[in-house]
Amino acid sequence: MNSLDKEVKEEKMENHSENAGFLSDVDIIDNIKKNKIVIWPMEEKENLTPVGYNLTPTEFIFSINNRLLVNIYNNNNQKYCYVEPRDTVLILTREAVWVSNDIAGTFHSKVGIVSQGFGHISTTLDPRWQGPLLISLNNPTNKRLKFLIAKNTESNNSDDKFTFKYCSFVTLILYKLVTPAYIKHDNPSCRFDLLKDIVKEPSTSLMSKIFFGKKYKSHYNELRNFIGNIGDINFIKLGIEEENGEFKIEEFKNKYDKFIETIKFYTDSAHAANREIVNLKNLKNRIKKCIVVSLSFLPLLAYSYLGWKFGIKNERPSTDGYMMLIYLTAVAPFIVQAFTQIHNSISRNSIKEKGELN
Ligand SMILES: Nc1ccn([C@H]2C[C@H](O)[C@@H](COP(=O)(O)OP(=O)(O)OP(=O)(O)O)O2)c(=O)n1
Repeated sequence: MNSLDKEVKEEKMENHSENAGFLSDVDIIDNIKKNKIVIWPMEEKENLTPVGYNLTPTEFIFSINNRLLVNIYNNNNQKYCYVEPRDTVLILTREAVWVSNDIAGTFHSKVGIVSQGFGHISTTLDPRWQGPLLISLNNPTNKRLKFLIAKNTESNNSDDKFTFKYCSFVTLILYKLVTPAYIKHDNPSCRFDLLKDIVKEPSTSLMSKIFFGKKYKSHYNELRNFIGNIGDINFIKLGIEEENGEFKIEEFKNKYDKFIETIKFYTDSAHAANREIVNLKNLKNRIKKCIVVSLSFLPLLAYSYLGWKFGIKNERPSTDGYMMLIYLTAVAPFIVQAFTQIHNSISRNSIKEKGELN
């Protein structure tokens, strides 16, 4: 008999089959009252749905392709960012969630998000999970997509003309299990275990190493440290222990009350390190562009020189010289096309990186 069978037999675990299944809004509230679920902060009116709870983003939005936090824009009463074509971003949620060992969940896309072109979300929430979530969202299209973080809405309250509302982007569906789970998950809150590995310095070209090697490295280290620091904060790293089978809900809420403030503090610093990296990348692209433009003048100079040497300069131009010019004229479109390709690819990179900065 394995340990799972033994435990189930020994403890004669209560069978929940009658109540097992999808939790409706009513069931979620009921389970919150019974101390089986905590969603914190909870905005019942805005985010509780008939079959789940909508989660909202923090400004900690990390691009996998660039290995940088994405730039956050704040105008027209909106706070938003862009997800570049074929990039995936990891978004930390504002809400911290705790569920007991007989509740599990799944994360699903919102139609409003996927119909803009974003890819589907489909991951799981283990029983006994505690903490915010790190949701990945990808852009499989070939155009950059706007991701709305929050917006100002007109308030009914006359003292406060506008209220700031976070825009939800993923739905958490909760389920009551037939039998409480036995196996304990081993994942730390916020999944900083995964993030630390992702924020590695990307491989750089020889030119970058020569011109920017140290600076580039130090900014990436700075960014990695910020992310490491958030993950190392004890209050995030250490979960709240149960006492006599009871989860300390007030302690959990107090802990995560401070969480958004802490994230904001570190995220602002990380954004500053981020901007330094993007500035360096843009400078690198400008240098590359200058080199390509200078190089593209070389064939033109060679062509003019040959024309002058074998043609204009001679009273009796040589047939070889003419042949060479005809040959060069024939291959010229291919040379132009090759340079245009290189030029376009560099321009594309710099436009993309400019986008992160503006
Ligand atoms: N988008 C998601 C989905 C889940 N989780 C949290 C809640 C889950 O309980 C926990 C584990 O999720 P996984 O499915 O990734 O767990 P595994 O242990 O199977 O995989 P791994 O640890 O290798 O990632 O991570 C999260 O932060 N963000």
